[in-house]
Amino acid sequence: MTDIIYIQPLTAASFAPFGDVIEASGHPDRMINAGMCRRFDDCAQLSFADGRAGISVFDAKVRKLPMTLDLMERHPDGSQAFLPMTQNPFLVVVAPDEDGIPGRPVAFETQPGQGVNYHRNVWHGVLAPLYEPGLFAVVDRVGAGANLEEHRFAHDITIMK
Ligand SMILES: NC(=O)N[C@@H](O)C(=O)O
Ligand code: NI
Repeated sequence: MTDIIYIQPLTAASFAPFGDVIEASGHPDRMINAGMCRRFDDCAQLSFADGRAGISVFDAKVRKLPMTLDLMERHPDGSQAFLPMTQNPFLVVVAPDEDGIPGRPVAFETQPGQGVNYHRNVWHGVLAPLYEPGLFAVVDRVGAGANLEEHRFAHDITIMK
């Protein structure tokens, strides 16, 4: 039996239980640079245990839809933010924790320019670009230890539009 998860548009409200949507939307907090720049302050709750924040660049292969979700992961010691370096939408899959394993996943497609920050220890699918190039700046924990917990599903889960 295949479990089907339908993709929904990403909104800050729908994603709030899992993390933050990072985007330039609504009223900026400040105009800076002599009025030449809208600044949107402090868009995400970063959290790192026994380590520090690092910025990495991910060049990820595109995923085709429908996509089989067989693995979810979480990072007990840190949040993880994905900031696209393009205007391409990407797939975001998260799930509530249910006694130490993921509950029913929720799938979103970002709007162009949106990034996400997974809060610490939130179950998520690994990075899944939908269009080339899959280039992202990633802000996550640099420190000792694996900071990784994985869960492989015993049944088929299909993510589709
Ligand atoms: N492994 C790694 O750095 N990336 C994953 O955590 C991911 O969420 O894509
Ligand atoms: Ni991750």
